[in-house]
Amino acid sequence: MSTAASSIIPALDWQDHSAPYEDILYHKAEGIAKITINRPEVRNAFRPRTVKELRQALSDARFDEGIGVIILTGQGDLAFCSGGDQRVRGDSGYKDEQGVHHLNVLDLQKEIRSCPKPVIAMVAGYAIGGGHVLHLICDLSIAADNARFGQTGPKVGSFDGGFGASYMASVVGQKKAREIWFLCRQYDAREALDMGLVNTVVPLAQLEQETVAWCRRILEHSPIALRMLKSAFNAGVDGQAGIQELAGNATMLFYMTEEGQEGRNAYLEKRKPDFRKFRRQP
Ligand SMILES: CC(C)(COP(=O)(O)OP(=O)(O)OC[C@H]1O[C@@H](n2cnc3c(N)ncnc32)[C@H](O)[C@@H]1OP(=O)(O)O)[C@@H](O)C(=O)NCCC(=O)NCCSC(=O)CCC(=O)c1ccccc1C(=O)O
Repeated sequence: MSTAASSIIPALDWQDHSAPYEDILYHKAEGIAKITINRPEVRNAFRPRTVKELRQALSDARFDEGIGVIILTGQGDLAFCSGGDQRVRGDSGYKDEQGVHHLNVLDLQKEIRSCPKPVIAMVAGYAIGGGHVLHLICDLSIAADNARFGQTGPKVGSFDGGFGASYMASVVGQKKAREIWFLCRQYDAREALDMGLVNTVVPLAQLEQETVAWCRRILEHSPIALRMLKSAFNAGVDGQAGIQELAGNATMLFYMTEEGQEGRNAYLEKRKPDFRKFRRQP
């Protein structure tokens, strides 16, 4: 397992849950899960195994009732993530150990968006290519002052026409999104802040402390309100899938009411449901 020295001051006494993983680190503390891409020798580029493990950890954090907010980050000071590992790029995707070609980062993107808990990108160093898209689709991005952002797709024969294009345009505007993709320039943390790509910029050493402070603030708030807001923000951009997510939350809330439960109880008790006792809200 690779690790890189970091000047980022740890903010919590993290419990280590990394044992089953090879490409990532996974920690939990005080209701916060931290998922770290741990391939600093390639600037935290992802291969299919990395994405598989990220999806497993994200799912664990989602289903852990003790977790209210999730941090996604990269190991070390130099990179959040440099996108797909070009060394294992085959002719139709990224090759796994069995030789199967994947674009499984697209599944991870969808899972971050549909995760009912806030996901925060904690970005030190480069967030480039598919790594830039990963920070983009997180709910919030906290950047260190050494962070650098950009897409490289048209330079390396790739593009993300999904969230990487449409959601980016909704964040930074159509003109800026086209500039980012067409010119493949890099932007420093201040430029990223100015165009609304990140929420705040802090000195590198304070990156985790600031991120944890944002997490703690979020943890004080109503989980259902946060869940509803996340799906409401997604709904406008994500089409039918976004509406499904928002509607799913409405159904969950309905199941939690006496009125919803009357239907289930009547069925199980083999009687007619009595919905007359419930108020008809104006
Ligand atoms: C990130 C850099 C700007 C960092 O530069 P620097 O600090 O000078 O370090 P280097 O010396 O360049 O790199 C150190 C070391 O790491 C290796 N490395 C870095 N990035 C990668 C990578 N992505 N893959 C493989 N290896 C990498 C580098 O070769 C060095 O190793 P040595 O052995 O020492 O030579 C700079 O490194 C850089 O520009 N990297 C490449 C960025 C890039 O082009 N990434 C790929 C973009 S395409 C992509 O991510 C596709 C993603 C995807 O799966 C997808 C699929 C379907 C739809 C959409 C997408 C999507 O785009 O998301």
